[in-house]
Amino acid sequence: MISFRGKAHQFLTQISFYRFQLESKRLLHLSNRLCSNDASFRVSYPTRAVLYVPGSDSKKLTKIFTTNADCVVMDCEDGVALNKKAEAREKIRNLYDTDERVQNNTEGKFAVRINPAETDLASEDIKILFNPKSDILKNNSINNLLPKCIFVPKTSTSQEVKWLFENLNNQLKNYDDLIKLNLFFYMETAIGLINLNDIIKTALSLSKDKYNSKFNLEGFVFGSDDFCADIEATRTKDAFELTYARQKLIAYCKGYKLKVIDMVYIDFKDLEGLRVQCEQGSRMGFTGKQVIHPGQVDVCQQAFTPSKERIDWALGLIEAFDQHQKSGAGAFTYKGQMIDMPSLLQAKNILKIVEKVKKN
Ligand SMILES: CC(=O)SCCNC(=O)CCNC(=O)[C@H](O)C(C)(C)COP(=O)(O)OP(=O)(O)OC[C@H]1O[C@@H](n2cnc3c(N)ncnc32)[C@H](O)[C@@H]1OP(=O)(O)O
Ligand SMILES: O=CC(=O)O
Ligand SMILES: [Mg+2]
Repeated sequence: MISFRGKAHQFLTQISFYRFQLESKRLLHLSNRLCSNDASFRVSYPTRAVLYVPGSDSKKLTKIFTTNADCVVMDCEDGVALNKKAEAREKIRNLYDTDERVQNNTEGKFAVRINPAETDLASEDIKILFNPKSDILKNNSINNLLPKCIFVPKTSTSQEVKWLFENLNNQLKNYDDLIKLNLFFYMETAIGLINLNDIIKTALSLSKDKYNSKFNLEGFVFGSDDFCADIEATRTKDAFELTYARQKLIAYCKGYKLKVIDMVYIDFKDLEGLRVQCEQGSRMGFTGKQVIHPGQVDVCQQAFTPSKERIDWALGLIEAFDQHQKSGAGAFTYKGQMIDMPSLLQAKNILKIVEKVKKN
């Protein structure tokens, strides 16, 4: 039996919930208005949880349709044994040839990871994965039958970028109507970290000037495990040995407006440890994280989605900023803190993520 005090409390909670909903709607409308004219508010698809599925494993491949990971990477590289590489390529190719769910996805949900550029394995990957069967091609658009996004591991020099673009371009030269191929490179060697700026600039300029924007550099992935092996570090739970590499990669990617995907958490049964590392990565500025098991997806997505409190904070701040600008104040106090233009930009970043997630 609920007491009068209890009922009154319930009633007040209900009222404040409705008030919150109304307030949120009003503020969301305001933020849409504020952000819709903003050129920096470009929103692409989300990459909070990027799930690897070994391309040679038929059973796991069936799971790509049941996971709600933002991006599924069908792997031909390190998740596949050397004697199963051919099988992996064939199985992935078969999905693009036959499955409408894979064919109809327009952005990067179903991606592939090829082997490192300048290797025979990568040449073979490109040859098979980007070669739809001719009888299927007769009745289908080429854009439905090719991977829309590829992940390119161990990218250490700009020479590898040139090799990759040349190979892809050769393979695709007969398809004039090809729209665009999104690319993620991996930073996972010490030399790759040293050459990062050169790699990014080469990829951006080659794509634009030589290949007519056919290839779109979407972002980078931090291959922490290979990186640890390369610098001869020992992996620790709090990943302090990777701090410099993670921060450098974030700064370069954000400098060029690219996505940046954080390290794998290989202890896949430890969801609490995963949560801590996801939240750390999210606070550092990563766009998302690699996951290796479907059980990791929810924790990861939650950490890379702004909480209700953060969204409220951002919406309220944007409204307050708008009002203070009109009254001529560039700096003001909001919830006890000094707010000026950088805080507005941070608030808009939060809404950008919300927009991306809504697009999914
Ligand atoms: C450093 C890097 O390069 S990371 C990228 C390369 N590595 C990988 O791709 C590894 C991907 N992950 C895996 O292969 C697996 O998750 C493993 C080997 C770690 C563990 O696999 P399992 O022992 O099968 O795990 P578990 O028994 O908990 O799996 C539960 C279910 O999820 C499925 N599953 C597990 N991992 C995956 C996955 N990555 N993708 C799709 N389904 C999966 C299993 O097939 C199983 O299905 P079932 O319930 O129908 O039998
Ligand atoms: O490819 C991923 C890694 O951690 O290495
Ligand atoms: Mg790796």
